Amino acid sequence: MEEKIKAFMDEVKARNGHEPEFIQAVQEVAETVIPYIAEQEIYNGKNILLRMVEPERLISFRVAWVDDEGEIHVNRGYRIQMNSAIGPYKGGLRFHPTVNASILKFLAFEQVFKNSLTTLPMGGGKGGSDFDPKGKSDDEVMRFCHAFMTELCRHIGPNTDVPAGDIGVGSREIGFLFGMYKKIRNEFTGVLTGKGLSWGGSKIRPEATGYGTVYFAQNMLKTKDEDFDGKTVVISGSGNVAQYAAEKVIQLGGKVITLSDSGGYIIDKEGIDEEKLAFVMDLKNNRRGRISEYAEKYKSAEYHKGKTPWEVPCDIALPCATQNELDEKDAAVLLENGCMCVAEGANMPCTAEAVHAFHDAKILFAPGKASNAGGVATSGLEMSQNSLRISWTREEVDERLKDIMEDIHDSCIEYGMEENGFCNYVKGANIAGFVKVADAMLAQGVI
Ligand SMILES: NC(=O)C1=CN([C@@H]2O[C@H](COP(=O)(O)OP(=O)(O)OC[C@H]3O[C@@H](n4cnc5c(N)ncnc54)[C@H](O)[C@@H]3O)[C@@H](O)[C@H]2O)C=CC1
Ligand SMILES: O=C(O)CCC(=O)C(=O)O
Repeated sequence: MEEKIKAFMDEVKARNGHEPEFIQAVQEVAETVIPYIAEQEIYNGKNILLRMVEPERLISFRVAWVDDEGEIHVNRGYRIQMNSAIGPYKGGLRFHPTVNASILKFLAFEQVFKNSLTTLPMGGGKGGSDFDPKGKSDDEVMRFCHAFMTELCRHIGPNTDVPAGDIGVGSREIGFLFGMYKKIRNEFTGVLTGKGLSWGGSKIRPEATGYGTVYFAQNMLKTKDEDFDGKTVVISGSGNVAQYAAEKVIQLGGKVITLSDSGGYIIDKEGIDEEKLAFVMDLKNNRRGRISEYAEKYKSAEYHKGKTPWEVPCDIALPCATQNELDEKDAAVLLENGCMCVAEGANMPCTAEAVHAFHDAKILFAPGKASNAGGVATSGLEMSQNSLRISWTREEVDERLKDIMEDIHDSCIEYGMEENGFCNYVKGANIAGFVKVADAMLAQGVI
């Protein structure tokens, strides 16, 4: 089996050698899915995984825009249309200076499995730009988004490809992108998700990724007769996912003691309550400031510049910032401090070595493609509401989100439970996500 996985990865590396994040994501899937394929007669000789690692379409384009001083800038825009076997391409747009083809291909690849796990009919895609919204005025962001959409609009549509937000793309950016799509195509359709509530958005979509991550962790904890009540929770990030993960943990009686951004982390030993979280939401979503300001405002908090929060003792860790933010050393410290559960709110925040350490220690570990799938699942619910031209209540959407997260948890158990009673959620998520897409690809023939 080792030989088979190595031969497969050699081929992937030969074609994508300069794309480390993409190779990392494929390796993790190959290690769990190739042994499964070998046992299933129907997939033999069909080269399905090799077809899945090649994007159906990779679009790259120039985005030229003018800043407030009249200077012209050029950024690179992308859309990776990875797999459409089970539905239109679906996945977020990331605006961040680190964006490149490797990062977007890893995200698009993960998205295929994640979207399959949601049980909804969505293929996988991802896109974005190396544009940095930090420090830009609202007008500059608007001009960039409009320029980006003048090209992207040729490649997307409500039945073709439906983008959404990710790092650096929130409700402000989705509004500007939607406005330009509508103007150019002269149609009002559900071509993007994460829209404002008065123009086609779904209730609970802003909350969904963070809430969903906590619902997933709740399901995991339940298998050990545990819950969030009274638990100390360490969260990284302070953006969309981190904010709503914190909100849900607080509602469930947990004590959130950290948040972070790319500058460092804050620790508040008294706990971040709803009022303090409201301060963070205003700081990050409206004033677009730094998390260090939290420690200036609240005397109970300390700011640790240039550090990540994994050194803080906790029961549960929720990495909600970015890829590879938690490595082997961080994992060792978390384990030493008695952490019992890690659920990824971000995409691939834990390095492969960190994941192996959690598995070796047999603690509860959820990969992002399972635990953060609530965001895209609720995007799927937004698409349904747009098609039906109706709007569900907050309670209805939240109930559906909870059910979907429970279904994903059940699928992970079905495919990931080992004989010794330990659930390998990585294996479970990869195989469960693979099966649905592979079966659709088999049915559709070699295309
Ligand atoms: N927004 C969504 O619905 C979904 C987001 N995700 C993933 O969740 C993660 C966070 O995304 P959002 O909260 O939406 O983005 P956001 O733009 O709202 O927030 C990103 C957060 O990560 C922090 N961050 C960025 N780079 C960092 C670095 N190098 N070190 C430490 N912190 C850093 C930022 O300061 C910010 O707090 C990403 O991995 C994203 O792909 C996953 C599923 C859905
Ligand atoms: O809501 C969506 O379509 C995409 C969310 C996303 O980008 C993700 O799940 O990583």
